[in-house]
Amino acid sequence: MLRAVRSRRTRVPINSLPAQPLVTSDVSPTTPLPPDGAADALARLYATLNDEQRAVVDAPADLPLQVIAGAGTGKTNTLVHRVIRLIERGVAPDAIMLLTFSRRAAEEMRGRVMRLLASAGMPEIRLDWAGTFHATGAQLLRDYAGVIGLSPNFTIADRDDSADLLGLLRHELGLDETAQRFPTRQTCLAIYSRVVNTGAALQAVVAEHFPWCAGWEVQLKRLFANYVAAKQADQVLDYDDLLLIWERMLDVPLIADDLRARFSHVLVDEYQDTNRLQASLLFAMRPHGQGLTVVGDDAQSIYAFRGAEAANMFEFVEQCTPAATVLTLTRNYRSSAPLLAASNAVIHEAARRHPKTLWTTRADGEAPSLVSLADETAQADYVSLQALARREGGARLRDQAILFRTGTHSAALEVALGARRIPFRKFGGLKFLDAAHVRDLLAILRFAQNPRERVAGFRVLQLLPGVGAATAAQTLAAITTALGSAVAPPRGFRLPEPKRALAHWDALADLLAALAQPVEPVGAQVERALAWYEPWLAARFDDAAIRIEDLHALARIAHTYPSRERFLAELTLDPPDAVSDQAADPMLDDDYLILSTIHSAKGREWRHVTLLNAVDGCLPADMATRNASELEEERRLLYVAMTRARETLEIVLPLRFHVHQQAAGGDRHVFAQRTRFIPPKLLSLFDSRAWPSAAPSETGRQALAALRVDIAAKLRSMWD
Ligand SMILES: Nc1ncnc2c1ncn2[C@@H]1O[C@H](COP(=O)(O)OP(=O)(O)OP(=O)(O)O)[C@@H](O)[C@H]1O
Repeated sequence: MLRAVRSRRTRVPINSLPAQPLVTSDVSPTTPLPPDGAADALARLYATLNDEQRAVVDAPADLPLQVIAGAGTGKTNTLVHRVIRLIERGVAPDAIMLLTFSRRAAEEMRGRVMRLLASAGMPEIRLDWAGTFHATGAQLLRDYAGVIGLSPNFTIADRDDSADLLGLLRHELGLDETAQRFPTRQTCLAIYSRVVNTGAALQAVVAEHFPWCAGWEVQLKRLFANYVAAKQADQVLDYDDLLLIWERMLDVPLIADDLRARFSHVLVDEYQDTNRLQASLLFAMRPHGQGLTVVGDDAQSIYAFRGAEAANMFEFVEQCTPAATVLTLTRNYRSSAPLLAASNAVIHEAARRHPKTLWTTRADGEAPSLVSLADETAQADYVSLQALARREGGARLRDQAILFRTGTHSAALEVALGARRIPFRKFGGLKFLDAAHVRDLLAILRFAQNPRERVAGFRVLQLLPGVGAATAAQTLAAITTALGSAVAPPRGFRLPEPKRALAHWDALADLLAALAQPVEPVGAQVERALAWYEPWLAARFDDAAIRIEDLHALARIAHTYPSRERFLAELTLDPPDAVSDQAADPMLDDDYLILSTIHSAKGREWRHVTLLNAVDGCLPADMATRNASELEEERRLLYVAMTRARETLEIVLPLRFHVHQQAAGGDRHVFAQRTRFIPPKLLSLFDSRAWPSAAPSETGRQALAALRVDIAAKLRSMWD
């Protein structure tokens, strides 16, 4: 059986496998039926769903199903109950694959399924196959590594690592010395990734999305060929490989049969943000869409710039045989009626969409406001004062989110918040894992796991005093030679000494040897690496004391993972935005305002939401107005932002923008227009006002002159 092959982790040529389709599951394909009493408890849980949600839960499990789930209509809840229903019907939890957009969503759904089943008295289950596409791909590839000739110790390169490798190869090919400027390594990666994810030809991708790179196609092709070869030699996979190799595995009939037998049901959340490759993977996993459920909202598709295909949502039904059933969720539980009316009106202007109008029984609430003010400085003042006022009114800071189209839009606000000592956390800006010290520590673990990985190796070796790029390169070459064809460093393996004796070398070699085949859990491994790294940290950074806290947080996160492979894969694929993302930590329950890009706000909700810079040029962004489909995506971004609010929504319009790049003290500015996505005919759904409000009227002044208030009596009455 393949499972046996997998667990031995030895390579078996594909043609030596038995000819019969393989059934891998060594667990019973079904779980025991619910014990007495559990059925009643499950029925009570089911009764909390509305009719539309129940229709989704009850739809035939083996037939293709598409759910069009409007914003705030409870798709998480509904998917969770559909999973529970499958388990209740006897499907084994490890035959269910649940694919989500973020690790946070996967964890939430997994946790909810387990908690609800436990509360119904069902035996404890694990939902091991709930994760993002990429994390699930990594998990599968490790399972089948032996079969497909991949080292089970492969490491995953994140986008920065991949760009670094392309940079290295670009240099080796002499492309950085050309008379005309060759595309940067980030652009090269973006081109490569788009080709791989969309299945389009290189020529077409360059012409349509990177026209300034036209003429370089031949060189780019050579660069990409070298990139693929280098990754294979280093046993490194990039994000795209995780999906590509998964797809190629499905071309091998024996593996495809095995995968299809293992996973009888695949459920996909946020289908509107999947790309071509992901859609074709799903149909390869579940041919004709049998046992496939996809949930999404075309109105919230905001990732086309990364190759997502909103068209997947429109084409799903015909791609299935029999054609998929389509069910819609329209009852919104999140927002008050006036907020929903305005959001509905904004999205109704969209060119192409699945028809649906969201409704709510929450008739209360204020209309969203459009607040005009002078400029970004005024905006920063207004927003910080409002946050404080709401806090005075009883709302915690973390019930309030300030959203913006691009990370830089919050710059003035961040300064204003700092000056007023209002704590905030920013999501979608600098990520936790982008921090140099966190990358250093993770590089140690990755290098220990896969000593062929040059990008991680480069980073680690250069931590040692006196080691520069040249010495690091020599050392890495020596390591690769010494490893020969071994897939992992054998027990007792020590890295070869670099030619020149290095101070501190032995301590690093000992650490890597200990981590190469560890006996301790991954949390302890992080602590061991940290003990070695701490002195270098102190030498490298002035603010080492703060950074060390991040690394302790990293160790705490590591303690929650069953293996190092899983820890490294998931953190590389879907890093937490900030340490505070690990909300379980009671040490971190202080109050702070949320600042977030709209993209990072996806799937979340807050009582009070403020949207900054709702003007043309910012939303839609300047760079996204080249064609109709880009503009439509910008409209959906506004819709996503608006539908995050539960109670109040403020949309702020600074009227003047300072022009950047002018001499110090320059006062050139441009006047901005309200975003085109709120045209005059929609204004009646908003409460428009200016800040500061206009000067008081003559009548108001006269009333004030006649007014006499006994403040002293009011103060005394406080103690009556
Ligand atoms: N049947 C229900 N009864 C009461 N509340 C519900 C029900 N279903 C969902 N909710 C609530 O509705 C809110 C929105 O749910 P959820 O976050 O799952 O929405 P969503 O469909 O994922 O939204 P979006 O796509 O906008 O992120 C949550 O606060 C959830 O608790």
